[in-house]
Amino acid sequence: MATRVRPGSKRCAVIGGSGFLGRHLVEKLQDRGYSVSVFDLHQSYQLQGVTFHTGDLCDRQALLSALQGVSLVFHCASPAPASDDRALFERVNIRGTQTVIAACIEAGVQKLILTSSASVVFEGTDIKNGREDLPYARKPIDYYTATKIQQEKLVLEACDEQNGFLTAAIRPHGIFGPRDPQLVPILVDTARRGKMKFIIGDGKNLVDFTFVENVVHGHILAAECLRPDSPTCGKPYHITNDEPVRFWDFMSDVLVGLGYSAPRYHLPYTLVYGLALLLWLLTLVLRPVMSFKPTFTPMRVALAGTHHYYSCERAKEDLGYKPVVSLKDGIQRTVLSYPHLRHGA
Ligand SMILES: NC(=O)C1=CN([C@@H]2O[C@H](COP(=O)(O)OP(=O)(O)OC[C@H]3O[C@@H](n4cnc5c(N)ncnc54)[C@H](O)[C@@H]3O)[C@@H](O)[C@H]2O)C=CC1
Ligand SMILES: CC(C)=CCC[C@@H](C)[C@H]1CC[C@H]2C3=C(CC[C@]12C)[C@@]1(C)CCC(=O)C[C@@H]1CC3
Repeated sequence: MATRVRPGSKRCAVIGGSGFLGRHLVEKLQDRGYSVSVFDLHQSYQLQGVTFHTGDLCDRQALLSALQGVSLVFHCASPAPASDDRALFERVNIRGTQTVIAACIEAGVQKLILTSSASVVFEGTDIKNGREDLPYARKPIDYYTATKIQQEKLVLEACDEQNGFLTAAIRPHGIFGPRDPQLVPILVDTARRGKMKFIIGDGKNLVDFTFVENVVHGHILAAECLRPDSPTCGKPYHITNDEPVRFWDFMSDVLVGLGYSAPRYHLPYTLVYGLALLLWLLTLVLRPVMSFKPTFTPMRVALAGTHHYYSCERAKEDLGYKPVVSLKDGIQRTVLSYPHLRHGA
């Protein structure tokens, strides 16, 4: 049954708050005077004043008890894209998000902010300065992205100003920063195995990489601007560093910062994409007898060899968004935060 939550209450919950983005969000919310609860499959750290609830977001009862008295919910939980598990993506990102919405309404939550992804409009071909009115990808690059599309639609369609349940979605792209378990560790692992020597394509493709604190800033602005009759209701927002960079320059800056060599030799995009596709098909065929995870999946090759950068104009206009950390400073802070990943460490 809906408990009436005091309007203006600063009690919020972060679903997925033990993860990379979630933890940065929890820390910033606490700095800004929010009282924060985390709901996640596991507790990965301790922070004074933060309450942890462990559970699966597909479990409505577990969610309900974590959401009592909460007025604002951030939903940034998802299985990792690399898990490549279609049934899991569908269970958590689609059916689990339906459960999150139902539990929020039942618990009297007033605002729900979803962490979506800019990739919901990406089909593996160039996007230059893409705005939010681009159509959802008809052929998403993988199952993860297909379920992020469904998830975003569910959350935005649930926005109900008349009944006081407001929603919005943040679409970040290429999040990086201290404690990121994905981008920098995968890059370093690839370099350590001697596979980061090649540039896919001509190396001139521009991409957005977004420092995690800017993504957090976008989420908090969206939550604070989301009010009845505000333009934010039921809308998605691209949040990036607003500094598109050559994909391979960004990779090189991180690698060189950590003491590895930058990739130098060019390979044609179509050749690498074709090989990655063949390898992926082979993993599908061989799955019943053996399992291996190729480094260069078709999805990663598409992300590495095409332009895909997005306009933040809508976020600037509606939310007053402006990145708080530049790309240069973000890379420097990230590199310094990984002493154990340095060459020779
Ligand atoms: N990392 C990136 O570059 C990008 C990430 N995103 C989105 O940002 C969000 C956060 O991503 P990251 O922090 O990078 O991932 P992460 O893997 O570090 O964090 C995800 C968290 O969700 C939790 N979780 C997963 N399934 C759950 C379940 N069934 N019930 C409860 N908790 C569950 C995990 O335990 C984990 O703590 C995700 O929604 C992701 O799709 C969007 C664009 C880019
Ligand atoms: C070619 C190679 C081995 C590059 C290493 C870096 C990649 C692991 C990252 C480069 C772009 C990243 C990215 C994501 C994951 C990590 C990369 C592929 C996402 C797929 C994460 C989830 C999303 O919602 C979209 C991201 C786009 C960029």
